Amino acid sequence: MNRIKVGVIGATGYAGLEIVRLLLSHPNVEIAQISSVSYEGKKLSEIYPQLTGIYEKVLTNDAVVVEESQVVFACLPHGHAEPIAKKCFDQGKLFIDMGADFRLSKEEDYKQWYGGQYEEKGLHKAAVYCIPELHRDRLKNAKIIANPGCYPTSISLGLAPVLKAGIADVSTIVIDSKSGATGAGRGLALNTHYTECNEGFSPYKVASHRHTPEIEEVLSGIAKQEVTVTFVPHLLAVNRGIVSTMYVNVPPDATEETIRGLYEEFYKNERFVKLLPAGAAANLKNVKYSNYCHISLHLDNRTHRLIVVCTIDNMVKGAAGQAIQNMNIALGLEEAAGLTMVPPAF
Ligand SMILES: NC(=O)C1=CN([C@@H]2O[C@H](COP(=O)(O)OP(=O)(O)OC[C@H]3O[C@@H](n4cnc5c(N)ncnc54)[C@H](OP(=O)(O)O)[C@@H]3O)[C@@H](O)[C@H]2O)C=CC1
Ligand SMILES: CC(=O)N[C@@H](CCC(=O)OP(=O)(O)O)C(=O)O
Repeated sequence: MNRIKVGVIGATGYAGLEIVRLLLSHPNVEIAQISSVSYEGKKLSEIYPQLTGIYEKVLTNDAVVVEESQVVFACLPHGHAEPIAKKCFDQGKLFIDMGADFRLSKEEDYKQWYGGQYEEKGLHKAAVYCIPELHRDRLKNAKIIANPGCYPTSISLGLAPVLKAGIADVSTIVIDSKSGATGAGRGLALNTHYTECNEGFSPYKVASHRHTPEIEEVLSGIAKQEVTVTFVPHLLAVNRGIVSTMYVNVPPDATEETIRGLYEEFYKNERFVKLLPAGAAANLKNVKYSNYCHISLHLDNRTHRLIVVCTIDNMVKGAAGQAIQNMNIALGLEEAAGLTMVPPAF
């Protein structure tokens, strides 16, 4: 069988590099072209020497990537995806955006939280936002896929079963998330400088992070009512991983056993979501370098508050792995193709 030709725009960034790394082990695709603005003409292995002798492809430009690929991943900061999406759409190619340009259905939310506007409104109508475990049916005939944010992925997977069951008091949701430093990308930023974050631990963008409207849109869709949340992210001085801890009130007669039953039922056919046994707590080290998501459930019987802990690798299930999962479904490939790696213990 001919391999599908895939291109990666922005391959020198963390998300782009992770897509390349995963695609190199994918059984059904070949990487046709990769691009960079800053390093065009250089090999990706010159920037990332771990690829030496394994992958020696020369970086080209965006136009060549689009021209020679059937599927295009854009791994750029937000605000850059529309023109590339348009070219791909007009040529009938599958476009997958790693950034936020197609994630929010309401343009006013995008304006408010990202400070831009939708120039190509038709493209936004055609775009499909997809966390596969929650929205996979949307991918039938999709030509533009908005890959979800890393925090919203961990939070939505953690809360979906209890919201769908209608037993959560949606006015009480508090979310406390921690992300490894790769979440901030490769660009230089003071807060991810080694001496600034090592040995430290602090929240940032408290109740003002731009993932808030995305989280609320996904949760409202599942709960079938408007959900607002308090969301506080923290920077954790590790390379990879997200731990999201969600607090939500449930009725006094709800038991941990009943709630566990809801989660088991909801995720019974999902390969990548694992519900941990009673008493265990999810730990980011157990999902690193993999597409798995671990969920642990804890009911505080004194306060009738359900506490859900959800961990993912921000670079894999929170970015590149989920994008490949979405691509696989959209192309009719095996959903887990290229994503079956087992998490290492350390
Ligand atoms: N890191 C993560 O955990 C996640 C990231 N994402 C999203 O993926 C996208 C890429 O993120 P990430 O890889 O982390 O970011 P990086 O900063 O690591 O990489 C972005 C890359 O885009 C390229 N680029 C092209 N044009 C510009 C420009 N005008 N300004 C800056 N960079 C430009 C740069 O490469 P060059 O100069 O070589 O072209 C750069 O390396 C973002 O939209 C991000 O929000 C989504 C989920 C998780
Ligand atoms: C630690 C850290 O800085 N994390 C990033 C996560 C955002 C991200 O990665 O981008 P997406 O919106 O595409 O998911 C942040 O808080 O901005």
